[in-house]
Amino acid sequence: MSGSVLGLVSPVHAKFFSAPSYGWGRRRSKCRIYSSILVSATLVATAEPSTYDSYEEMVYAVVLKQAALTKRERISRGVLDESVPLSGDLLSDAYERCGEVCAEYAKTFYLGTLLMTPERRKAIWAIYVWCRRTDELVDGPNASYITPTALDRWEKRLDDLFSGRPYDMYDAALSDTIAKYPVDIQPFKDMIEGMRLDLKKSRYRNFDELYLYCYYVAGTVGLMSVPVMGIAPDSKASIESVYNAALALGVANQLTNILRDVGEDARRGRIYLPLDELAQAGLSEDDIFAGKVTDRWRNFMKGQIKRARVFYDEAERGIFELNPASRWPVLASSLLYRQILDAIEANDYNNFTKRAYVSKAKKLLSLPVAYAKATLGR
Ligand SMILES: CC(C)=CCC/C(C)=C/CC/C(C)=C/CC/C(C)=C/[C@@H]1[C@@H](COP(=O)(O)OP(=O)(O)O)[C@]1(C)CC/C=C(\C)CC/C=C(\C)CCC=C(C)C
Ligand SMILES: [Mn+2]
Repeated sequence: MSGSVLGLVSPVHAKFFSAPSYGWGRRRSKCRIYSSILVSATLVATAEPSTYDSYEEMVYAVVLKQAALTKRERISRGVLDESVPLSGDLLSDAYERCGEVCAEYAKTFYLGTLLMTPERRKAIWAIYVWCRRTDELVDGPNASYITPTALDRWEKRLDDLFSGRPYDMYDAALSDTIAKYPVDIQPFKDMIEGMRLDLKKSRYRNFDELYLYCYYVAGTVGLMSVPVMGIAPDSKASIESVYNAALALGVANQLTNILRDVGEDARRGRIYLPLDELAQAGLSEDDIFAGKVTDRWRNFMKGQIKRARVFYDEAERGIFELNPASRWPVLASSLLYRQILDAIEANDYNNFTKRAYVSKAKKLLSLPVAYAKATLGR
């Protein structure tokens, strides 16, 4: 099975690229040779796309690299050349502030983190804040002033915090986290690359291009989180497959986010949908800007929602390979976020003018459901 949780080096998301109605079929014949290039896998941010048949293959090379790092427990994040300057109460305050930011900006994720062990929760908060600040550079109030040079400066700051030279208290919390957990710098760099892409690109010709974007801005979060969540010591799954599941959860979340925000993005002149699939469904860019819910649109949306659910299913299999203490929170946040897809259906696919919304009651109900699923197994 492609992307099997127990698989060794298997093609990753083949099935996500294949859905009969839109001709998403793809072959990733090169995936098998990746085992031999584990150590020298090119980084996505600097990869030469022509080396690969698709962006999906390129992303998979990063998954393999991250997995190999975990396996060898030697993390290529640079040597800490100074100790993290904050300690004791100041460090506790820094983490607490990170928690407050997470609670303010992302109630769903915050809820998930409350189910984690205190140490892991703090680390995830620090990662969350860095991701949120990175996203705010291109999505926040000052977005129109952000240039590639500003992103270069943000990346330099990232290098510094990974070397134990944080600029502020949020960075200091992350410096502490990366000193405690084997978190690699590459997914962080790739997220910045995603922001660079967002500055210059507002159309995606096919799903492969969209997949790369989803990896950059959300799949990376999965790769950053696994070292903190931890893999169950008795897991029989390959490390690659667990990272692959984490990547799938990020991609699933981002696809959901995109499907929820079609109207909002169109009003900013952006279309995060595969243009070739739109055309095959008989839809044009103008149809997106017109924002009319037609049968063509409903059919197109059904295919997109189906694909997002396949990514969630793939992710959920990997959740059972995480440390038992991490399963419930991750499963809870997965169940919570995937309900946005149900809400889009309940809105009769009107994601142009109606925001898909999950009620508080439904969100709360997901917690015991996730708990039961996490403790009883699949
Ligand atoms: C418990 C848990 C899920 C922890 C992860 C928390 C974390 C570090 C989140 C960071 C999210 C973030 C700020 C990313 C920056 C880019 C971005 C905004 C991406 C979108 C998130 C949704 O946020 P929102 O709805 O607020 O978006 P708007 O900008 O407002 O439109 C994303 C859709 C990405 C979210 C991706 C994840 C949370 C990845 C989850 C994967 C794991 C935790 C790995 C789990 C492990 C296995 C094996 C499955
Ligand atoms: Mn955003």
